[in-house]
Amino acid sequence: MPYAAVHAPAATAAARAAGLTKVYGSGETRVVALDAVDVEFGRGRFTAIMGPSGSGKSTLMHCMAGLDAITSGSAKIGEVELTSLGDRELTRLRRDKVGFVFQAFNLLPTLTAYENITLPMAIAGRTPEKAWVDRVVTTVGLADRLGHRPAQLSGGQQQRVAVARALASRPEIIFADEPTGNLDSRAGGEILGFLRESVRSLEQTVVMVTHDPVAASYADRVVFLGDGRIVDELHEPSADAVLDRMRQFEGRVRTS
Ligand SMILES: Nc1ncnc2c1ncn2[C@@H]1O[C@H](COP(=O)(O)OP(=O)(O)OP(=O)(O)O)[C@@H](O)[C@H]1O
Repeated sequence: MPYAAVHAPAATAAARAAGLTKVYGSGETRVVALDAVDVEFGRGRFTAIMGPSGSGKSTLMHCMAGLDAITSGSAKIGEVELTSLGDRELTRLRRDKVGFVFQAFNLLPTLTAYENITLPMAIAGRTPEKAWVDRVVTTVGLADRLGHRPAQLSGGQQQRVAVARALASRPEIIFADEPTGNLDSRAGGEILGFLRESVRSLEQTVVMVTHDPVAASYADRVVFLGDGRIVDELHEPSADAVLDRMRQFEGRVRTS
């Protein structure tokens, strides 16, 4: 294969970090949370980020989503270099190109499910694309709950609203931070199934931070972080393979 074909970055990356370094604090409190991370998140793929507590998972997600400034290196969404943007441009980029799903559902209690789903677009002055929002709502199984307020919905249904809200603007990439952390395993499995389905049938791109090997097994690929570095990855992971790999890291940390 010619050199360029091997080494050129894939044109299909939805987001990409190169030499991404994030340092918090200085002097005695200095922490290198990310240490020259190179990683790509393929378009139309579902990637899980795993690693021990403090390994840099949330920091990586926040830096890639433009929520946290990076210390050095590069972070791109599509072809847009985040470090070249000012605060207002970053806010616009997050609003237009990024969807977020957090552990806490963060829904507004006085609004209906439908109003919550379309709120970010209403704030941005954009008219929801009806056919797309209909597909999203059907994909996450909310068609018959759109008039309900959050208090009238189960935790799993509330998180489905949050997933639909993240998908509604058809973002370039969705970042999910422990999206099933507040749910029982059945509701959690449903949410993961909907995220998987949004990648498969709606061609969305999802990057998810998780501690749970079963959650990670819904992804196409798992990236493992250790001490602020990418230490390994798995493709088409099974929960058992993820668990095995986690045990190997723990063993290595203990014996090193
Ligand atoms: N705002 C901050 N100020 C100082 N240090 C921070 C800050 N945020 C994170 N860190 C440090 O950076 C490192 C990576 O933290 P991060 O939250 O990214 O890890 P994580 O893998 O997401 O952990 P967890 O699984 O516990 O959520 C840790 O050592 C953490 O203490």
